[in-house]
Amino acid sequence: MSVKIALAGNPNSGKTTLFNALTGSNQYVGNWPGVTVEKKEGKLKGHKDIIITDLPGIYSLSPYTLEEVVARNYLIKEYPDAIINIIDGTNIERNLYLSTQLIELGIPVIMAVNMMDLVKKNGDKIDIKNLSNALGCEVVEISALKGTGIDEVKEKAVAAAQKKVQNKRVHSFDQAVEDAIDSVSAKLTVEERKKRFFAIKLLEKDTKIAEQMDSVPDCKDEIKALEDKFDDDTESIITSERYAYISSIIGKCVKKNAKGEKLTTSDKIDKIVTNRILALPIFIVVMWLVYYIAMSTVGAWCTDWTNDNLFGDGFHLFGIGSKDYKEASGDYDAASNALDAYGVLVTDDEDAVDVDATKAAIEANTNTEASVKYQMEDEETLDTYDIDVYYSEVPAGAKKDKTNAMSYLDAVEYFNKTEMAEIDPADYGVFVPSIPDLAERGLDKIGCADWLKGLILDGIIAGVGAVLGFVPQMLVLFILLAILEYCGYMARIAFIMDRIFRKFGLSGKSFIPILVGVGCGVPGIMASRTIENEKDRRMTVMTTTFIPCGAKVPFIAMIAGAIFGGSSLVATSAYFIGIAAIICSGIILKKTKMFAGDPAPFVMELPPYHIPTIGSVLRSMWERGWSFIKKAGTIILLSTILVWFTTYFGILDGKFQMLSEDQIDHSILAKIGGAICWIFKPQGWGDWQATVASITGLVAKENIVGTMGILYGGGEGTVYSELAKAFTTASGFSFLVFNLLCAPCFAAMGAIKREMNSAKWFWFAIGYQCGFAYLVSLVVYRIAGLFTGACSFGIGTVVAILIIVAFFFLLFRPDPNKKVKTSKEFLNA
Ligand SMILES: Nc1nc2c(ncn2[C@@H]2O[C@H](COP(=O)(O)OP(=O)(O)OP(=O)(O)O)[C@@H](O)[C@H]2O)c(=O)[nH]1
Ligand SMILES: [Mg+2]
Repeated sequence: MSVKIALAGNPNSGKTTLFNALTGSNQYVGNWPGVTVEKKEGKLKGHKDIIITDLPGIYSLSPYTLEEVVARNYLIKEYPDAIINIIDGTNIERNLYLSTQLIELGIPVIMAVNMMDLVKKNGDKIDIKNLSNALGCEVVEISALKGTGIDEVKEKAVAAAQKKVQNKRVHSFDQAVEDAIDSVSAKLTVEERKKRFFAIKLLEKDTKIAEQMDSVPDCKDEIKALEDKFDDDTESIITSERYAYISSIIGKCVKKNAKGEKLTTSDKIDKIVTNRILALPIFIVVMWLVYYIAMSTVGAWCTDWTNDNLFGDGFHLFGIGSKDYKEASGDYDAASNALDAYGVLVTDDEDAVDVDATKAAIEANTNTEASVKYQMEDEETLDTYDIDVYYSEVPAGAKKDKTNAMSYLDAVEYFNKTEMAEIDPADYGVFVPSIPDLAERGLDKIGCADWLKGLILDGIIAGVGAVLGFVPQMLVLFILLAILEYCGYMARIAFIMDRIFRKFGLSGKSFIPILVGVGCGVPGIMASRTIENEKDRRMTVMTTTFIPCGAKVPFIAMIAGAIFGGSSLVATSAYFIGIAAIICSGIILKKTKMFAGDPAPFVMELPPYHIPTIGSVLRSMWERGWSFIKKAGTIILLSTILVWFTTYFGILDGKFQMLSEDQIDHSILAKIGGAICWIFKPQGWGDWQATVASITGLVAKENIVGTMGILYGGGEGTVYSELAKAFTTASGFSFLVFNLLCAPCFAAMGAIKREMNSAKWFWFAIGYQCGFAYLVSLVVYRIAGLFTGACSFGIGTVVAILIIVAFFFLLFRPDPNKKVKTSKEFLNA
């Protein structure tokens, strides 16, 4: 039979760190209390038959919260063969309270005094021998982080577990209490060694313990006798006896450095960092830095590089040759723009330059206008703008971004010299082709069928690649977050923001996910892990993706450009709408039964600051990053295949077949879009193209632009002019609001599913997001349309007004679950 050893101790004392060291596993460690919320088992390194269990941190064996119940139940139900009691050496006095109770359990206890590196640094001294005598158990000094003393604690614990040697009982309560314990013990039917613990718990009137016992003896008389004698209730009597015992131990065993009376470094840092006035500005600067590094600089470089090169056009190894290549392809583009602007460029079916026909056109050309306008298209937003192309010479003062780099005559010369030979990047330096290019070449070589090629290139690589492209950015973000976590600042952020967030029903810890969500919703949702309160966590998971993430920016820009003349107010308003949606949802949801209830007090001890170790930061980054790649990857893979299939297959001429890009309106997706687009009629944009764009947006929000590009691009004008025809300002904004607030992309939905860990909650979250988006976009269209003349007063307007009234009612009604206390009240209580 295997031997079980449990790790028990106060929150943030280093249990998981020791667990990882003992078992070689990779459980999550963080510098704030309450990281571990479930018990975790692992095998002791080198001993297959010894099972170590990491428990959530507890302050005592009288549990209040769910994870404390988990820990206590494990100890009294599973009865491990030994307990390693980890105590934080820098905070012995408080930690010993639990120790005095663990020793009563009747399980061999080995005490590991952790954080000895810090204790020594502070200059404090702990007399291990005395401590061991005073407690009646073996005591070992360790540093779980630095790895000292771990072997010793391991050996002692294994020996104790195998021999099942009981601790000597050295502590006795007041004689009257001991008599009561004896008297209750005598009535108990449990095993001999467990009797003392159960007797004390019964005397303390612990109802949860009584519920777990087969038969509960009557001990009213003992309790009454004690309460009469001490004129206090039994629980307080026993607690104060424990404290007296602990102070006697501390006096004998712990020598604080005289300097210790002064403020510690952590206290000094906190004086500034959590200062009433400075806290917020410091926080903003820190978060701005995190965001700046992860999203705009390092992270964005990495992600852009991955998207543009690895999944885009390939790259030159070490950048050698890339400058020459850029110059050459710049010349090529400028030449073809100039020729096209003067109407002499002729291309064949495959968009390659037809040399002979172009030559003839140049000779026949009579257009010698000094300059002409030429329309360009922005790659990302599909916005169009004009540039000037000059006939003979580009004037010296011409604006670079508004002028073609080559004049018509120069372009003709270029054409005659090169015959417009395509520029091949492989001719410059060492060129590494992109993954799609490589795959395409490989597939061509083996003569792969067209449909399979399409599936692999347009479906799998394009879809999964788009998501994997985010990985570098996320890894950078995870490193920074891990550093903030390990050093202890995260705990302070939650503390600082709690006062503000509590006003609308979210915990201070909800702020971090929202902030992260501006970059990408997936790490944002995952950052909600740091919220221990389950209801707050669920609500945060549900609302975090209301904020415009990086992938939503292109389609917001597209709507702004095509329908609102490029007004920057549109993009700004998207952020405000996102934040407002989070706040309003917070207020409304908190008043429902599902999210109310527990007062969810913000009780958190601020842990001392630590300098994070590189290993632990990298480990945490990799653990989160990898789980994203793995889980989101599977969901994305399936969904991209599905979307690809429904986009490129359909019934044409009575036959089910693969379609080319200009036949997409016969695709299955178009049929589905056509069948359900009535849903969005009230929103004013119920055509199948917009509906389909919203659906493909579920795969990745970047898809919206691409899909609109294909579906609105077929007509006479540009995509922008077609969009301007298809949407009014009211319906355009309604479309924007819907796609901003509705269910996020599949990757983020995958993250929601995982964090919710329940199908019911997952669907509730998705339903809430979509429903909320639907109602808000309806109101936007009906009300805005009334003012702009896009729609007239009618049933829709009445419905919109009813929605607004209901919304304000939900927002401002008194909270029906009045029991909710503020954290202050809770602490005072
Ligand atoms: N300096 C120092 N820091 C340590 C040591 N052991 C753990 N830590 C740090 O203490 C913090 C808490 O460690 P965890 O292992 O997560 O603590 P825990 O007891 O599992 O905490 P909960 O799961 O919240 O109950 C982390 O920042 C660790 O890096 C140590 O020996 N020395
Ligand atoms: Mg832990």
